[in-house]
Amino acid sequence: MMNSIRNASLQLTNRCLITRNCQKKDDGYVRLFRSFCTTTSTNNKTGKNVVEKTVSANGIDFQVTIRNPDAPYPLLCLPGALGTGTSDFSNLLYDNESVGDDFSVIALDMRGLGGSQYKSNAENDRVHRDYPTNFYIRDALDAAKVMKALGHERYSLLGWSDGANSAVHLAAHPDTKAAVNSMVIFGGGAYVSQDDVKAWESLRDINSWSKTHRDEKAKIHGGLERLQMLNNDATDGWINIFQDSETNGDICLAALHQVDCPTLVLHGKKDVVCEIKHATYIARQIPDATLTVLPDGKHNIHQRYATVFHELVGEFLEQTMDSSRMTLSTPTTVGSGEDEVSKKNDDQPAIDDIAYGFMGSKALSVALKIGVFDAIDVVSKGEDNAVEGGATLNQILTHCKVPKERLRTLLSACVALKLINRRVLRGEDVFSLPEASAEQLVKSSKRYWGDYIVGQVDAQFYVRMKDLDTTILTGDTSSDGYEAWFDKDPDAAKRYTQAQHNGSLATGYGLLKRLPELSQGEKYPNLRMLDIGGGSGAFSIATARKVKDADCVILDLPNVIKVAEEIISKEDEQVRNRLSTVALSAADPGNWMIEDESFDVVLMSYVSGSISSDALSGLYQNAFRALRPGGMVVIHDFFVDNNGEGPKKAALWALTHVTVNPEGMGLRPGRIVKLLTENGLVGPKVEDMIPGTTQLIVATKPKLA
Ligand SMILES: C[S@@+](CC[C@H](N)C(=O)[O-])C[C@H]1O[C@@H](n2cnc3c(N)ncnc32)[C@H](O)[C@@H]1O
Repeated sequence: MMNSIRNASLQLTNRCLITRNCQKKDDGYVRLFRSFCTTTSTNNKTGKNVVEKTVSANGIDFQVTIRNPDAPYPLLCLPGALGTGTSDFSNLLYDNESVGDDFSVIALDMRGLGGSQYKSNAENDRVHRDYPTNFYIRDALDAAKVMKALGHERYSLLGWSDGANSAVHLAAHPDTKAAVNSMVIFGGGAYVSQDDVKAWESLRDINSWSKTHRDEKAKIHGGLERLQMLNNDATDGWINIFQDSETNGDICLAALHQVDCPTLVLHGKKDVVCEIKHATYIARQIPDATLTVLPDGKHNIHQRYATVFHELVGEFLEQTMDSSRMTLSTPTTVGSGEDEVSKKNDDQPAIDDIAYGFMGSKALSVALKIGVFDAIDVVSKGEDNAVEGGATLNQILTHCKVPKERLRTLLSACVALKLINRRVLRGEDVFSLPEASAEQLVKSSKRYWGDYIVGQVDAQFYVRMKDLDTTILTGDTSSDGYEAWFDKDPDAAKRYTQAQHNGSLATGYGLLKRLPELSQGEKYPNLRMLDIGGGSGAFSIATARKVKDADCVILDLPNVIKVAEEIISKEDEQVRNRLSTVALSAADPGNWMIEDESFDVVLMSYVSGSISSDALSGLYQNAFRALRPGGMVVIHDFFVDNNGEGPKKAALWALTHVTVNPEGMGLRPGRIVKLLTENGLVGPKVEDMIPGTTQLIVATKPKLA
C-alpha cells in the first residue's frame, strides 16, 4: 500500500526518463548539475518545453523536471515511493495533451532518490534516503522549500501514492498550507494496519516483484543492489509508522482535518496497492474534497487512463486556479474508457418529503406505542392464524384497542412509509412486516430499539424540537443542558436512560467487534474501562459480559447513575461485580475525582455533544490523565463530516441536540481530532460505526519513552 512497489505486477509506463540527466556510475549516479537552479532545456517530441533544474533547498540539491516553466500556474507533482518525478509523471510532462498550457508541471525527485542525491555545496557528498517516522512530513517540507527556491509563493499540488501522503502534509502543515491553492491526490493511504505490514514484508525481497517492475526500478536507482537496500529501508520505515507509539499507524490521519484547500481525490476502484477505502476515508475527512472513482482503474490511473486523468485534473485545476474557493463534494464515478467521462447531476431535494417528515416520525412512534408491529408479529406467528404470514385489520384490532377507522388510517400511513406490507387475500387486506420492521420494531426481537424511538425520540426530542426556532434564535431552551434538565426532572432522566439502554447494548457489542483489542486480552490483559456519560451503562455491561475480567466504571449525572445502578443490579453476579458507578458532572473538569493513569480505555459515547463546547477540552484532558500510557480514548458520536454535508442523520441529530445543549459543539471529526491531539493523544483514527449515522474516533496516550 501507499507505494508503487507493493503490487509486484504493477504495470509501469515505459517512459522512465531519469537517466537523461545523470551519468551512471557503478553505485548509482553522480550529478551533472551542481549550482542553484542550473537548467537544461529540452524540446521533446511533443514540442512542449520541458526543462530540468537543480534547486538547492534544505541543504540538498533537488532535481525538478518542469513542463512549461513560464506558464502562470505552477503544479507541484510528488512521486510515489521509490519513484522519481520523471518516472512517475512522464505522461503529465511529455504527453501532447496534458493538463493544459496554463499550468507549469513541476515534477520533483524526493531527497535521496533519482537526481536529488547530493548535498548542496559539497563535492559528491551523498544524501542517504532514510525513513524516520516523520518522513512524509519531511518530504513535504522539502518540497515546499523547493517551490520557494523556484520563486513560487502559491501553487497547486498533485501527489501519487506516497507522494499523495506527503502532499496532504504539505497542504496541512501550519508553515506551508498557505502556499497550497488546490490539491489532487490519488493512490494515497491515511493509516497503516497490521495487514499492510504483512503485505510489505511479503514484498521486502525485490525478487518477489515482477521482473519488469524490478528492472524498471533498478534502472532508476542504479542497480539491483541499491534497489534492495532502498526497499529494505522503505519497508522498515513504513512498518515503524505502525509500531511507533507516537505515530501509531498514523500516516496523515490527523493532518487530513487540517487541509482546507479544495481537493480532488481520484482513485482506481480495483487498486490493490492502496484499497479504495483509503480514498473514501480521505475524501470524507478533508473538508473541501470530492472523490472521483475510475471503476476499472488500478494503482496507476494516471498512466493507464492518462487522457481521462488529464481531463479530470485539468478541469479541477482550472476551476480552482484563481484561488476562488469552490465547493466540491459529490462523489462521482467516471467511465473506465477514455471517452466515457460522465458525472452525476446533483440530486434535487425532496422538499415535500422533508416538509412532511414529522408526520412519518409520529406515525412510527404511535404505531409502536399502540403495539401495531407486535400485533402483526404475534398474529402472523400464531398457530391458529388462517392468514399465512400476516394479520387482517380485525386481527390487529384485537391487540390494539383503538377505533377501527383510525387504525385503518394509521395502517395506511405505515404501509405508505413501507413500515408495513399489505396484500389482498380473499378480498381482505392482510398486513405483514418487512424484515427491517420485524427485526427492529418488534419488542421480542433482539435488535428491537422501539423504546428509544418512543421514549427518547418521540417523548423527549420531538417535544423539544417544537422550540427549535426559539433556541436557534436566542439559545433559550426549556432547560439549560443535560445537567439542569436531569437535576430538575429525575423522571426525565429515568425515561431517557431506560430508552437508551437496548439500542446502546447492541452498539456496545458492535464496538467490541470493531475494536478487537478491547476483548482479545493481548493489549489490555485485565481491561479497565472508564465509561464517561455512560448512561444506563449499556456499553460497560456489554463489555463486562463479553470480556473476561474486564472492569468498568460508569460515570454520569446523579439521577442517571440511579437508573444505571437499577439496571446493573439485574445482571448476573459475576458481571455485576465488575461494574461500578461514579455520580459526577463531566462538564466540570475542575471537579474531577478519577485517579490518574488507572484505565486502559476511556469511552465517551454520545457525550461530546452533550456538554458545552467550553468544557470539552478540559474533559479530554481529564480523559488523558485517567489513561495509562498506551491506553486509548474511544469517542463514539453523531459526527457531521468535516465538509459539513452530512450524513443526514448525524446532521439532523446535531440540530436536535441544540434544543438540549445550545452551547454544545457541532461535532465534526476534525474538530475533535484537533482537541484530542492538543491534549496529548496521538494517532487519531476516524471510522464509521453505525453506517450513515455515527462515527468512532480512537486515539492513544503515548507510551513512556
Ligand atoms: C445519549 S446518552 C449516552 C449514554 C451512553 N454513553 C450510551 O451511549 O448509551 C448521553 C449521556 O451523557 C450524559 N451526560 C450529559 N451531560 C453530562 C455531564 N455533564 N456529566 C456526565 N454525564 C453527562 C447524560 O446523562 C447521558 O447519560
